Amino acid sequence: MAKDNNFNIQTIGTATIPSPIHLDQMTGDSIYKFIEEKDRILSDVTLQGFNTCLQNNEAPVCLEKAGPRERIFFRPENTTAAIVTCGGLCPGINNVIRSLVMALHYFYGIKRIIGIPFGYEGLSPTSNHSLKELTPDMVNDIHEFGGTMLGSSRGAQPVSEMVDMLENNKIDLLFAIGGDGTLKGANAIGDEIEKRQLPISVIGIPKTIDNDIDLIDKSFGFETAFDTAAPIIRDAHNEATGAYNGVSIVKLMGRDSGFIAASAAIAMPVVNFVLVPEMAFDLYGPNGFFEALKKRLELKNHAVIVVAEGAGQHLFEKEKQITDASGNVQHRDIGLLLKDKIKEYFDSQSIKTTIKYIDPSYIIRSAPANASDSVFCNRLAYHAVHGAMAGKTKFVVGMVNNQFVHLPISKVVHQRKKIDLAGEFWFAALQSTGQPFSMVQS
Ligand SMILES: Nc1ncnc2c1ncn2[C@@H]1O[C@H](COP(=O)(O)OP(=O)(O)O)[C@@H](O)[C@H]1O
Ligand SMILES: O=P(O)(O)OC[C@H]1O[C@](O)(COP(=O)(O)O)[C@@H](O)[C@@H]1O
Ligand SMILES: [Mg+2]
Repeated sequence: MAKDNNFNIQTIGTATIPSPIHLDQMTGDSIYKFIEEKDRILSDVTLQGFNTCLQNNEAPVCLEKAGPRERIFFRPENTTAAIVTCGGLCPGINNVIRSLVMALHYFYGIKRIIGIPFGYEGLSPTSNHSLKELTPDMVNDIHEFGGTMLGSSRGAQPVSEMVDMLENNKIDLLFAIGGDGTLKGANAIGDEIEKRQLPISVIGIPKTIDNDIDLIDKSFGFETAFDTAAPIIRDAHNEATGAYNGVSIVKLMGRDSGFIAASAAIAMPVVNFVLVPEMAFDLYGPNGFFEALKKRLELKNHAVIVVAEGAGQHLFEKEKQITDASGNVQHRDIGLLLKDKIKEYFDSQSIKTTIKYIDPSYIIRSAPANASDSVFCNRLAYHAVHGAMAGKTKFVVGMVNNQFVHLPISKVVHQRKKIDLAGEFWFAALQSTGQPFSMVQS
């Protein structure tokens, strides 16, 4: 099948209204310029990628640059915006809500901003949640706190009912802050809006500590997640060194992608093993994990293991899969399994060990955003507002090659982003931990 290289963003209509933001197109006046439709970012910045395009006589994939447009589609005085936050918590959600409200209110003069309570559930006419009118005063301090001031939820709602709700409440812009599930939901809402030919824009802001949204450099909250994990790993190392053959196991979130675990391991080089969902490994045998752990204990008498929640699921007896309300697989506790099996293995060889199992998962997820993520969240929110006001729809704002761009939602939900075991990032994790390259399943 031919590769779909069309990354153009859909619009609700032609943008004809002059932007209320005072920028210009004059060169040399040291003032930021409006973004024009011809401003594009290359998706693949490698020379090889460029040469392949030349050889195949194809245009390289170019992404629309995010930022304020000179002409906008929505007339601010008649526009209502709504914000919804769905899925698992993630550091920085409140920063995004705050900056959306501030940008809508102060940059564009939008006075009616509605907070949808408890995720897509709040868009269901059968829920008892009431919509919240958001003002700058209400959101002024929320960036200080983790979680989401609007509440979140998992679980499906009928798309047509959600669009009825948007229509009935005269909502023109819907900002959906969430992960792959939320973005799929936003796209479905966008499709229904299109079917009804309504002038409503749907904008996604990718949120997930798992960093599993495809094509973008990173999702917000992910950096804070491994930043918060770092001191916990430091303490786990103290526990490990505090006993002869001390073994500390730290389990971090990461349902299908091990980015948090691997990043935390590289950030804290005291980690000796990092186990991620992308890597199936054996426990026993010459290339198995236990042989490598035994060598490590013989050498240093302590070890720190960081394991992602989705790692090693093949080690459990096959059972019926349990899913959450959104259909996400709920994994079995790999940390507990490792703790039990490590003890059993070393006991059987009369080798004394002291094993500590630490699971800080929810603490990491509900922390407030660190400074780096706060910067990122605010910039994402500003760009989301600019793109929305220009009448663009069914797009996400994200960073690609260190530049803020618009991407069609359909492109980023196509598949989940995973660690490339042959890539430099994973190689860095192997170099940092010193674990054998050959620990993959035989
Ligand atoms: N394919 C889909 N179509 C429509 N809505 C979806 C889809 N997948 C998930 N959702 C909805 O998106 C919301 C959040 O999804 P979930 O997977 O729980 O979190 P996240 O967005 O963080 O991945 C839920 O209300 C869920 O029902
Ligand atoms: O206990 P919960 O709320 O269902 O969440 C657990 C899951 O949520 C996450 O923290 C984030 O997942 P989403 O981004 O899909 O919301 C996963 O790492 C974890 O598997
Ligand atoms: Mg998800």
